[in-house]
Amino acid sequence: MEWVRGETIGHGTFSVVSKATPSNTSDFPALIAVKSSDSYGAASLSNEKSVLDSLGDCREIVRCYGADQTVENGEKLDNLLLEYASSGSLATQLKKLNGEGLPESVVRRHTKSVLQGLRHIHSNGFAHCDIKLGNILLFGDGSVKIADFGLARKINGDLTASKEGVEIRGTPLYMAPESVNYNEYGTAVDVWAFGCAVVEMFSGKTAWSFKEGSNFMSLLIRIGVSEELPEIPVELSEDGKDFLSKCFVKDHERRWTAEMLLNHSFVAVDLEREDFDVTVKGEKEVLASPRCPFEFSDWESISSSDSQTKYQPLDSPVERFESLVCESFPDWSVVNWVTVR
Ligand SMILES: Nc1ncnc2c1ncn2[C@@H]1O[C@H](COP(=O)(O)OP(=O)(O)OP(=O)(O)O)[C@@H](O)[C@H]1O
Repeated sequence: MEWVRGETIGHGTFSVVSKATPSNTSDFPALIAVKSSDSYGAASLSNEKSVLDSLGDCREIVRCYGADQTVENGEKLDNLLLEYASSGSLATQLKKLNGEGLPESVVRRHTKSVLQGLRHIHSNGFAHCDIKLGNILLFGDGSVKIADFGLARKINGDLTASKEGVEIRGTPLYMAPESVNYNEYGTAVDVWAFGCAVVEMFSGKTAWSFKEGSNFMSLLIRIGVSEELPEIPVELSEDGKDFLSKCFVKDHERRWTAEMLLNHSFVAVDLEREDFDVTVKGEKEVLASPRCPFEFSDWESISSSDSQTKYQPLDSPVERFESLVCESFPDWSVVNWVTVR
């Protein structure tokens, strides 16, 4: 496909996303999104393309029209040509609400759509491994689709555990206990992460509350070792609370699957597509400054397996935590601080 690059609409860890206009609009929409990366992000982009190809068409998954390479300003770029989401991601949408969440009726509708997408991904033998609001795209008609398959992986049975020691795949605030403790990344991690995303959608706040100055290790301990669970908003209906309690089961074998959740009364009803045009509270768009490194919107997703460093396998959570501790004091002001592995 021939296309012309337009304005930039998003930035990821290794990529830039721009609008683009295809030259031949009889076969393609008038506007598409092009996700481009230099050699550092090429592997992630190529993984994304092959996963999207394997998944085929699904209404709740962003469409891929192909891939190509260009040389722009003397730099070689790999490009992924994607369906364009005119309203950006749910994370962008939520930022506009100035700390408030979406109405429960909208949350239910989005929840059902994402679950349908997850069911498709899981039944095709993949785990997304990076479900978060920034990777759920919102379209002009109010529908949502799952995007960003850069960290997705093929699964063997229900779980795959990395044998390469400590691995951080995805965004720490959404990490499931089995990933923190045992490097396990199966379909159940998407359900846990999606529960965290549903909490955020409804409350406008992260599912794990944290105090200013709290650190990465304490979050991992809360997720992996303590009995604590992500906070379920008290204002949510009883149906919603029960739904989330099925996502937040520490033992991944007892956690509900996407298929099971689709039969939960929170979503197993006819949800009409109305009130999707969510009112922005306040005249202007207000983008809150990050309060600390756990501020969800700026957390980047990364796979520690991209690292050159290889670790010895670690058997227990205690050993894993010890291996993450270092003598030097971390500089939390660095945006991609989660690359500490
Ligand atoms: N198809 C699309 N249509 C519209 N906006 C998009 C599209 N794809 C991505 N974006 C925007 O670009 C941002 C970055 O895209 P994406 O998450 O795919 O990049 P990434 O490098 O994989 O990011 P991450 O660091 O979160 O893994 C998204 O949060 C979204 O705002």
